[in-house]
Amino acid sequence: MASYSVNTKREKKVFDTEDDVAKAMAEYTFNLSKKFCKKRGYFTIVLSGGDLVLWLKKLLVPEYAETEWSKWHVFWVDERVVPLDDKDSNYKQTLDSFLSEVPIPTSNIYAIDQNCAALGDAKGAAIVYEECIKRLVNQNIIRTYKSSGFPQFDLQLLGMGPDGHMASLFPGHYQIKEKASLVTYITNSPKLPPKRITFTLPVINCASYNLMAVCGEAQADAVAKVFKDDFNLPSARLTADTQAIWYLDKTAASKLPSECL
Ligand SMILES: O=C1O[C@H](COP(=O)(O)O)[C@@H](O)[C@H](O)[C@H]1O
Repeated sequence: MASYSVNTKREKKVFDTEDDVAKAMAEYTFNLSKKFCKKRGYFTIVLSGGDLVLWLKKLLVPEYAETEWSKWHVFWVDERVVPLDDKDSNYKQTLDSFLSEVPIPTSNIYAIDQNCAALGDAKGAAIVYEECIKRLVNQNIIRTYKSSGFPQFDLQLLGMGPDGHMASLFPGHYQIKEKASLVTYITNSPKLPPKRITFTLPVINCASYNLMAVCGEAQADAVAKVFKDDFNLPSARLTADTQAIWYLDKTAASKLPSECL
């Protein structure tokens, strides 16, 4: 696979409340779904776990009734290697709160391999997920970024932990440096559960649109470090092909240096 290079400027919008962030994220998603469904007949969207799972519910309002759910293809930027019915599964949490409410064909929802998940086989799960992505690239459901061969998703919705991790790329762990694979794994994640699979940084940064949504005081220090370009934090490395935008609530933005406001 060839190397990739994307260097979009980091943008941000600050909202009063978490509810405002969630609503704005839904609007952003709806507009991009409309754009890509019209342009290519598919919308490839990558989800995260964490707080974001509940915010997706804002897409379930009458305003967005025209969403072409049948054209959605849903992926996860990271997943915990636990059985698919475990409360820690990003898939299960998203299914319970959002996916079960919308008519996306089951075959368009790409969960972690259930056998590997049940066995706790993180390496196997990463290999199978990577094969799945490559198959969908061959079927032209996922585009590729220019001539690099890296998959290019239409939109990724991301979150950041208080330590600055995004997906399951944690500060000080070698996975952030992985450049050859599309999907890698970790077995000693500082945030539990310890076994996870995750897209690698090149895949994350090749997406057309990356929306990072962060709310709450616990993340305020990390947000300030990101906007001071502290690249020890994996989230500071987030770019995109077209737009990398941060949606913050006031508390998450409260420690931003004045030059960033
Ligand atoms: O463990 C995870 O954490 C991050 C951040 O979650 P948040 O609750 O702090 O927003 C999440 O993006 C990732 O998908 C998840 O596996």
